[in-house]
Amino acid sequence: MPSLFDPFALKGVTIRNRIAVSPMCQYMAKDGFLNEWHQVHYATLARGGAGLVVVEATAVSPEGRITPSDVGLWSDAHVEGFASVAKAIKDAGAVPGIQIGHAGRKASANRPWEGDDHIPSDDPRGWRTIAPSAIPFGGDLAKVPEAMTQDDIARVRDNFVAAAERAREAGFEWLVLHFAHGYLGQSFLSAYSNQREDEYGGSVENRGRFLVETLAAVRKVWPEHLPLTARLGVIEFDGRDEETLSESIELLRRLKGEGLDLVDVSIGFSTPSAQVPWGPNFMLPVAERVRKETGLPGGTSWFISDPRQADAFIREGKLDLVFLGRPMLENPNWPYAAARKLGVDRAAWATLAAPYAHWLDRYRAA
Ligand SMILES: CC(=O)[C@H]1CCCN(Cc2ccccc2)C1
Repeated sequence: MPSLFDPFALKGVTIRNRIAVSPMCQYMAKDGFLNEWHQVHYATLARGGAGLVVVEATAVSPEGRITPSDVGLWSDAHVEGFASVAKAIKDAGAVPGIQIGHAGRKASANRPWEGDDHIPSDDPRGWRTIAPSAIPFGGDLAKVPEAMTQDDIARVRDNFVAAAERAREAGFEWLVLHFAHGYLGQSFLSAYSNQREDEYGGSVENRGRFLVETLAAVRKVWPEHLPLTARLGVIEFDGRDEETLSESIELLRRLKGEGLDLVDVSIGFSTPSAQVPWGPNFMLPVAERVRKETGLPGGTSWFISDPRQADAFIREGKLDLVFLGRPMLENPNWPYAAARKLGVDRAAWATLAAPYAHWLDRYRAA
């Protein structure tokens, strides 16, 4: 059996294979509520044979949304829609995961296909943004955020805790704290965005404090037997990668001590001047080093699309999970196609439900 199709057990959860669907914002919600779009989208992704399906970045408060169209779990009324999606994922044989986050200084923006820029301050669709310091990201996201008070920091940490409790109530079994991509968690860690002079700024320990405190607080309410994970930007591709990587590894060791079960290794996107070396599997060396130096189970994503390469990353012990984004949008049955390409016996039955598997695994030319 190819390693890509080995089950993966983490805490009390077993995933049927090493294929995870990355959280991908759909920007199709109103007031944070899920609808038919999300129901069909997530059921389709899970029915294609993936082992873990992570629901998109879910805002822990209204001002934590990236755009007005983000989904959210800031109220109990949101739970019902998420419960329906979690059930659809589980009924399809995949583990239901969810990412919760706060967009920080990147919040109050238009959808990517509608400008991907900050909503003008005089536009009633937008809102005031908050961040560790009053430093704008820049480029099309030039709105200056308000520096968070320590009360703001405590409130947002509590929002993460409440959203995690609602995610559990909705039936999710895998939680991802969004600590990447220049959003609030990442922006505390990065000196590009965090110039605070209190205990949340300065040293890497101080810049990591919000992330450590938030993880520790969520760990108290998230069941011990369910994986509590994070997506963390460990590199910025800004010419200071060695420094950023070593700080990130130091932080991950601290997060591991507070109960982090796995890290999805990603990019910081903290500065518009980053030179990201987009290309096939470009994050693998970074993820492999993080996994080795932290001892945390790990995954990564970005431009991974070939089944043989993905299988090798698992077999060679570079990753525990492969996170796929756009390849799954292109073909939600990517896991089935991968099983066939890797010669998995009865590939359709290994990845798809009976109404499809029966016919796909029969009447095949030799
Ligand atoms: C919420 C989140 O992490 C997403 C939002 C949309 C852009 N994503 C980041 C991204 C950057 C460049 C190319 C593709 C994707 C991050």
